[in-house]
Amino acid sequence: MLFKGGGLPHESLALQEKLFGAGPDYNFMTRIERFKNSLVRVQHFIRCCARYNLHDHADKKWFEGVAFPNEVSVLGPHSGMFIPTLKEQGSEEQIQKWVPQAEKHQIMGTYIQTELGHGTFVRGLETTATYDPKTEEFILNSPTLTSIKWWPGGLGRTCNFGIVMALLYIDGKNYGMHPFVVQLRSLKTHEPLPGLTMGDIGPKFGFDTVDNGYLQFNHFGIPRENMLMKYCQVLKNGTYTKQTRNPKFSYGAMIFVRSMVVYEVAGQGLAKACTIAIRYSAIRRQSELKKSRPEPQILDYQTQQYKLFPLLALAYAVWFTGVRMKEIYFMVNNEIKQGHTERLPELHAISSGLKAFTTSMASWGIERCRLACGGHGYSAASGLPKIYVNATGGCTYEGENTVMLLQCARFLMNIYGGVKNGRRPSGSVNYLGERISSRCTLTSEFTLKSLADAFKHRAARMIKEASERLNRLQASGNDPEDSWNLNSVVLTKAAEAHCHYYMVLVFESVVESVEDNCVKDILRQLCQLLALCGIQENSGDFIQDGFLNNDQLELVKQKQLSLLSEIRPNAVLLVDAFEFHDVQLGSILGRFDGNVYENLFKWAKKTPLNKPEDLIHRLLR
Ligand SMILES: CCCCCCCC/C=C\CCCCCCCCCCCCCC(=O)SCCNC(=O)CCNC(=O)[C@H](O)C(C)(C)COP(=O)(O)OP(=O)(O)OC[C@H]1O[C@@H](n2cnc3c(N)ncnc32)[C@H](O)[C@@H]1OP(=O)(O)O
Ligand SMILES: Cc1cc2nc3c(=O)[nH]c(=O)nc-3n(C[C@H](O)[C@H](O)[C@H](O)COP(=O)(O)OP(=O)(O)OC[C@H]3O[C@@H](n4cnc5c(N)ncnc54)[C@H](O)[C@@H]3O)c2cc1C
Repeated sequence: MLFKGGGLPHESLALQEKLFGAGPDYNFMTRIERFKNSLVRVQHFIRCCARYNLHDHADKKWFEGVAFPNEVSVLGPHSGMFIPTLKEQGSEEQIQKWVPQAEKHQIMGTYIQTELGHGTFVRGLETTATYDPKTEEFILNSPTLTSIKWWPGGLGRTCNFGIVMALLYIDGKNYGMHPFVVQLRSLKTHEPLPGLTMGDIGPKFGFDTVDNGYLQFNHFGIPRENMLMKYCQVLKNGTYTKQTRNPKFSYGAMIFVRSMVVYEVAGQGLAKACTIAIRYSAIRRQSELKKSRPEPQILDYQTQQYKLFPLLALAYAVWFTGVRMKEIYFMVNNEIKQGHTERLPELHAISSGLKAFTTSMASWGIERCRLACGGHGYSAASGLPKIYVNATGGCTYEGENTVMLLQCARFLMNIYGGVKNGRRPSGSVNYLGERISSRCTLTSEFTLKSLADAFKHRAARMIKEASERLNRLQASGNDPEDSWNLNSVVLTKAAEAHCHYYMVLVFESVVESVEDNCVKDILRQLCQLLALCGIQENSGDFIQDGFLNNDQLELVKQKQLSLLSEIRPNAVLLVDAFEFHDVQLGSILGRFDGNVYENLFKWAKKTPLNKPEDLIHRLLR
C-alpha cells in the first residue's frame, strides 16, 4: 500500500451511493446543470457524512474524491479555507461559536479576499472595515469599482457566510488587512442581506461546479465580535491590541491551501491523466512496426514511451512531494501554535515554490497526455479536458505561479545572503551552506545520490548567480526594487531549480525507504528517469559552468532510452497502482476493463446533439 493509507473503505462506501457512482454524464450537461448536479451531490455528501460518522478531514477527502470527481464543489472553499481560517485565526470563543455550525454545514462559508482590481498584491486591497465605537460595529465598505470582491468560490449563489479580508480603520488610522466573519445571506430566505450586492461572475475556463462570485459592500455593519481575534483585538472603546506576532499570520489560510494543492491538485491530476493515457496506449493499436505483423499497441513505440514514461515518473514524484509537503505543513504549523515561528518563512517559501512548480508541471503534463491519445484524447470522453481545466486553475488561484516563485526566490536570496555573512542554513535549504563540488560524479551507473547531487549543484549555482547578479545590478546604480525586477526571470529560474532538487530528493528518499526489493528497483528506474529527463530538458543549466560535459550528456541520453524499455513491462501496473476507480477517472479511454471502443460508441449515441426532437434537426430538415 504505497499510496492509499486508510482510504479504501471510505471510497468503497462512497461508491455504494447510487448518486455518486452513476448519474447523469457531466459532459452532456450545461453549466447550470453542472452546478445544480454538484449541489445535489453536496447535499447527499452532507447526509452521508452524518450517516457514516465522517468527521475527520482525511476521511471526508476520500469520500469527496468519489462524490466530486475532478471538480471542486462549493465544499472546497468551505472546508479548505473557511473552516481552517476560523480555527487558525479565531479566538477560543469564536471557534466555539462558528466552527461546530460550519462543520455540521448549518452555515456555509467561503474565503473572500480577491477584488476586481487586485488579487496578487494583497496589500493593495481596498475594502475597508471601519470601527464605530458608538455602535460597536465594523462598517464594511467597497469604496471603488476595483474594490468589489471578485472570484471567491461559492459566493455567487451558495454561501451564507464568508471570511472577508479588509483593511481595518480605527479613528482614521489604517491597521492593515484583517479577517472578518460576515453573514452574507438570510438563513431563512437565502436572500443577500441589505447592504450587499452579490452574484456569480459568469462562465469560466473550468470550475463549472463552483459559483465564483462578486460582492459589493454598501456601508454594511457587522458586530465587533466578528473580527477574528486570535492574534489582534479591537476593544469596545476602539483600542487596538496585538500579541507579539508575525504580521503574516493573517496569510495563514493561503499557506495551508498552497501546501495541500501540491498533492490534491497537481499530484492527483497528473496521476489520473497518466493512468488514462497509459492504459489507452496499451489498448490502442495503430500502424505497423514490422511488415505483415499485427498492429502494435501504441505503447510499444519508443516515441510514445518517451512522451508518457517521463510523465509517469513525474506523477510519482509530485505525488510523493505532495505527501511530504502536507507533513511539513502540519509539523511547522504545530510548532507555530506552540509559539515557535522560526520556520514560518521556510514554510511560506517551500509551499509557494512547490505549489507553483508542481501545478505548472502537472498542467503541462496533463496536456501532453491528451496529445499522446491522438484524436480520442480531444474528445470529452477521454476525461482529460475536465482534469486539465481543474488542475490548471491551480497555476493561478492561491497565488499566481510566477509570483509564488518570486516569493520562494526572495527567501532563497535572504538565506544565501545570510550564508555569505556566516549564518548556517537548515531544513530544505541546508545545502546552501555546504561546499558544493564542482566535479560531476555521474557515471553510467546513475546512482540516485549522484543524480540528486547534480540537481543540488544546479540549484546552488543558480541561486548563487541570481544573488550575485542582484548585487551587481545594485552596484551599477539601480535601486533594490528595479534590480529585483531586472533580475526576476533569473530569480524564478533559481526558485524552480531549488524546487526541482527538492522533488528529486524526496523521490530518492522514498525509494531508499522501500523494503520490497522488487518495488524498490522499479521505483528506482522511475526516479532515474525523472532525474535524467530533468537534466536533458535543462541541459544548458548543467553544462553552463562545465559541471556536465558532452560525453556525460550522451550517457544521460542513452540511459534515458534504455529506461524506457525497462519500464515498459510495468507501465500499466504502475498506473494501476494509483488505484483510481473508473468513477474517479471519468474517462472512457482510461477504463479499467479496457473496453474502449464499444463504450465510445455507446457514449456518442447518447450525446444530446443526436436527440431527434432537437431544434437543429428542425432547422436542417
Ligand atoms: C494527514 C492528511 C490530512 C489531510 C487533511 C487535508 C484537508 C484538506 C482540506 C482541504 C484542502 C483543500 C485543498 C485543495 C484545494 C482545492 C480547491 C481550491 C479552490 C480554490 C481556492 C482558491 C482560493 C484563493 O485563491 S484565495 C486568494 C489567494 N490569494 C493569493 O494567494 C494572493 C497572493 N499574494 C500574496 O500572497 C501576497 O500578496 C504576496 C506574498 C505576493 C506579497 O505579500 P506582501 O506584499 O504582503 O509581502 P512582501 O512581498 O512585501 O513580503 C514581505 C515579507 O513577508 C513574507 N511573506 C509573504 N507572504 C507570506 C506568508 N504567507 N507567510 C509568511 N511570510 C510571508 C515575505 O516572504 C517577506 O519576507 P521577508 O523576510 O523577505 O521580508
Ligand atoms: C478558479 C479560481 C478560483 C479562485 N478562488 C478564489 C477564492 O475562493 N477566494 C479569493 O479570494 N480569490 C480566489 N481566486 C482569485 C485568485 O486568488 C487570484 O486570481 C490569484 O491570486 C491571482 O491574482 P490576480 O488575478 O490578481 O493575477 P494578476 O496579479 O493580475 O496576474 C496577471 C499577471 O501579472 C503578473 N504579476 C502580477 N504581480 C506580479 C509581480 N509582483 N511580479 C511579477 N509578475 C507579476 C503575474 O505573474 C501574471 O502573469 C480564484 C481564482 C481562480 C482562477
